[in-house]
Amino acid sequence: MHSPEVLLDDNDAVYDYYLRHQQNRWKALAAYAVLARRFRPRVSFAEGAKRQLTALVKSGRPVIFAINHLSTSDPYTVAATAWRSPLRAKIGRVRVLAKDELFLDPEQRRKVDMMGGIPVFRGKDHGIRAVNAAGQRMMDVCAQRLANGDHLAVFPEGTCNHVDPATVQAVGSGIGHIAFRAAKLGAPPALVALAMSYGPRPDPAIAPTAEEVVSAAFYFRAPVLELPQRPADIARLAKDELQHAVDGAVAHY
Ligand SMILES: CCCCCCCCCCCCCCCC(=O)OC[C@@H](O)COP(=O)(O)O
Repeated sequence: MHSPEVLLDDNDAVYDYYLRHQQNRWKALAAYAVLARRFRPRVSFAEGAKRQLTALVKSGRPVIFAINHLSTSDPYTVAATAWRSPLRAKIGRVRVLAKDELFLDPEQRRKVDMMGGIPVFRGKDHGIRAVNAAGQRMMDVCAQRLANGDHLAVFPEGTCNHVDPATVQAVGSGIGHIAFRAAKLGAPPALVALAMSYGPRPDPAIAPTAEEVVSAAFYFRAPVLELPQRPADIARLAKDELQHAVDGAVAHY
């Protein structure tokens, strides 16, 4: 299928494409493995979470991962963590929401596509009214992909946290709507919060250095198997779970 340019005005064609896009799984596995060697994250789990996550992945049930966002290095360290976790079995079948700007440069787009990116047109980039229709399609596409058995990783803060790496910032309602819509399609997803810590940094507005990003601490919460009904309640739960995960990552750094 011809891949359309990732432009807001053409978002119908864009989401038709990302409803079905499937990267080469072997290439994805190789890339995640390379990142695991380069970044060597230290991965830990809440009590029982590793066993539960392994069982969840095996069960075939769709999973939404809520991840905190500290820097533009995060996608790489998260991918490295996926390799070093029970998620390895799902590499190539995990979609990741990524801002549309990351798809503009063809070279970068090839990488983001290969890692499983799905574009998001953010209100902060295009204006909140301009992105409404595209946002609806994006959430539908995510729900349908979950219903088809993919997992979905979301940075629900929507932007890098330059305020306080130990405190989760505001979480949008999108994650709740996606879970809600997947449940409507007969595929109620589980939720797993995953958080990173790059250690104490004097100024959170200054991105961590390449060295600081190596051997980050990552922490998995146990899966939440039953989500609330309403999107807003799901989003609130995701924020609370993510804060617990951040606490775990900070404690294990
Ligand atoms: C759980 C397993 C998930 C595997 C993760 C695989 C790696 C993903 C590949 C590429 C996708 C990139 C995602 C970036 C997310 C994103 O787009 O966040 C916005 C910020 O950056 C920048 O925000 P800002 O500072 O506000 O411009």
